[in-house]
Amino acid sequence: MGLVDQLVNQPHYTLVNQPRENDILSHKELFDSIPEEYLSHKEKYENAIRKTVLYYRLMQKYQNYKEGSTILDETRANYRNLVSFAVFKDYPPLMLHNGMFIPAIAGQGTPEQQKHWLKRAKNMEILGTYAQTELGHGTFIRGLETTAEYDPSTEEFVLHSPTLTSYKWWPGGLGHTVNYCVVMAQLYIRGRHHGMQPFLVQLRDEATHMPLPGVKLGEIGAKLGLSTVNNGFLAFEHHRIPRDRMLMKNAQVLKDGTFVAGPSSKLAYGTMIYVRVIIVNGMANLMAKAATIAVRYSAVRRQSQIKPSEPECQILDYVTQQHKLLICIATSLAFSTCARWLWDVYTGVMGQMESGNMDHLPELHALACSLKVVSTMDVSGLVERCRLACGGHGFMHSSNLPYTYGLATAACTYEGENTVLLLQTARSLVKAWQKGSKGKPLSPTEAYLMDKSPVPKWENTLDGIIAGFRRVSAGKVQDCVSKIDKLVKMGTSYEDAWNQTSVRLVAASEAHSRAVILATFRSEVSRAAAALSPPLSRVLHQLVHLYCVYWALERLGDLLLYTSIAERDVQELQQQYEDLLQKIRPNAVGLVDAFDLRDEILNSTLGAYDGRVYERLMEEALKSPLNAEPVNQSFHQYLKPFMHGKL
Ligand SMILES: CCCCCCCCCCCCCC(=O)SCCNC(=O)CCNC(=O)[C@H](O)C(C)(C)COP(=O)(O)OP(=O)(O)OC[C@H]1O[C@@H](n2cnc3c(N)ncnc32)[C@H](O)[C@@H]1OP(=O)(O)O
Ligand SMILES: Cc1cc2nc3c(=O)[nH]c(=O)nc-3n(C[C@H](O)[C@H](O)[C@H](O)COP(=O)(O)OP(=O)(O)OC[C@H]3O[C@@H](n4cnc5c(N)ncnc54)[C@H](O)[C@@H]3O)c2cc1C
Repeated sequence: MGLVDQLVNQPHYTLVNQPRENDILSHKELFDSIPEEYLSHKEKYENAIRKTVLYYRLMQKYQNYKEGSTILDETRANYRNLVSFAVFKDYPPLMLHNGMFIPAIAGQGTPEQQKHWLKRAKNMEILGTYAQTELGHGTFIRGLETTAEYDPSTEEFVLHSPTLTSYKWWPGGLGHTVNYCVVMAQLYIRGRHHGMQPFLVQLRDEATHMPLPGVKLGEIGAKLGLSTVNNGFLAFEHHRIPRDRMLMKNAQVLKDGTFVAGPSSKLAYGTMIYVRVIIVNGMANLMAKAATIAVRYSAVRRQSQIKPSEPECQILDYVTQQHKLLICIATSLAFSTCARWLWDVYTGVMGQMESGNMDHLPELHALACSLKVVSTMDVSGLVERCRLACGGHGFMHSSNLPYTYGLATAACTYEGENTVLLLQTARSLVKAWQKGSKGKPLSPTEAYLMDKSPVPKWENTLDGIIAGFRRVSAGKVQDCVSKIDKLVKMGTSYEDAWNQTSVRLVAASEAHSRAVILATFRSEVSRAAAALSPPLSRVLHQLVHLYCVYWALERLGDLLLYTSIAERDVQELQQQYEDLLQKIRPNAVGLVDAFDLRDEILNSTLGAYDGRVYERLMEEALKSPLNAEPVNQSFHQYLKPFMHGKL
């Protein structure tokens, strides 16, 4: 059982690094004979579709996730996500089908709609995506321009894209892959606006795959990464759909055009919360992948000598290399632990909402925003650090680190741009501060804000560091509230005061997120450690310790401002950090092995279990189409005449 599985007590899947028969990765047809980086844009897509079909059929066989299975199952999504790394260096064109289309129907559809559409979607008789963002608006969804006007005479909605900026833009798979999608559009009934609502819309003919009349579709073009996701654009020209295609679990439109509002207009945003929660675990997986590649490579690679008399050492023996990489191992565990915890919070709140209790939705929203942001921000930075830590070979696509960076950095933007989401959490923190100041109770993850005890003496312990981060967060929130109040008293509007304070608000929000992550990682590992062997428990605690000390050192300026930390404490922390690097170093390779990622999943010349780095680099180089012939025709056409002065 892998380290992560033990820690979070998840069922174990057959991903261990040994060849197996009869599992999905034993199907050689899933893999490319020519690495996908050598294909053209069109070939990449077509090849991705070839593999997609096979991959999902096999998934159905091995995971049995047809009708009846709970698709909103985080463990299942995690497994799918990991296996897809083996088949697609970028994500698959149907990423959004399971990632958002099915969750949107499950979360927004009535029981009848779910019965009909979920069955078809899970069996993959129809393929879908989630179309919300437009050319002109991604963040400000109240500003979306696509309209859905109800026509009571025919009991239909008329979908329309009135401007160029109203074109849907970005949805994964929309270009040429899906034939249905959930469209978020502004609902109008007899000229009256009823907010943004979800509609299940058929886009293409089920037999010919031609776009339906009134539907304009295409692909948005080449991107930094995710090149096989087939992100697309979509516009409607007065396109009619039946009334029962509005997903009506929350708000409803009756036949005569009566609008029945749901318990909260924010329920239409529910699919985004689900995906933000799922992303945290996705980031832990990406981090585990990059850390495994970089740590294994650093154990194989020898460069320079520490002492002149000695042979060249493994680069992992350089303390600077340990500083770059051991935090990556700890970060993956921190986010997989927090993801599991957040998933439990999510399912708990969803359960309460089913019985009409919406009290904890704001806290869930604030947590999902902040954990999505910090996980994507840290992992994209650390994946890039892993790439740099592999020197020149990390720059090769065959290392799989550039692709992995693309996957991580995309998540800083999608599902809510990171600054914008931090400001959502800040909004919650400022409200909590105002509420708490009036003596009202706060939600569990924000209650520490009201700790009015005097600043205690700094302690260089885990408890001390976590308490310090809470002080930083509370101090920053208080500063923000004071600045906003001051500006408002001077006559500035609240909104302008908010904008003028927003650099601090983002910092306060990040500080709060760090406090939550440190505390959760620490407490969840302590809870799980009781059931683990003493050596495993010890090494996990070392990783928690490393993680907390690393972030304390990273945020020294804040700690100096808001806590009683002194120069001597900082020196001691630095020493603790260096001691931890030394203690963890002998287990570094064992720890990444314990992530349990098979070679196929790593998909990397540098990270394979057998350490044959140089042989694999050469084997991959020989796959370059340029190496198929000793002399390229361009020599005769250009170079030779050029060198002979004839060109
Ligand atoms: C590694 C990957 C793994 C695999 C992943 C799976 C595959 C999937 C891949 C995915 C690929 C990518 C796919 C994609 O990218 S799909 C497109 C995703 N798009 C976005 O995420 C758009 C981001 N924008 C927004 O979410 C909203 O417009 C925001 C939030 C910015 C403002 O909105 P708005 O202007 O309307 O609101 P307000 O600021 O006036 O605030 C008003 C009130 O509402 C509350 N509020 C706001 N939001 C929520 C909420 N959600 N639940 C509950 N409450 C919420 C808020 O706290 C406030 O409360 P109060 O203070 O008044 O009490
Ligand atoms: C790879 C990828 C896949 C995607 N897939 C999908 C999909 O499947 N379906 C879908 O519907 N969408 C999808 N999207 C769109 C994605 O959700 C949006 O790009 C995202 O929500 C950000 O919106 P935006 O692009 O309009 O950025 P903008 O909002 O224009 O952001 C630009 C800048 O403005 C700043 N800004 C904007 N508003 C504020 C504010 N209120 N306060 C402070 N700063 C602000 C931002 O911080 C940022 O720096 C995808 C995007 C990417 C990159």
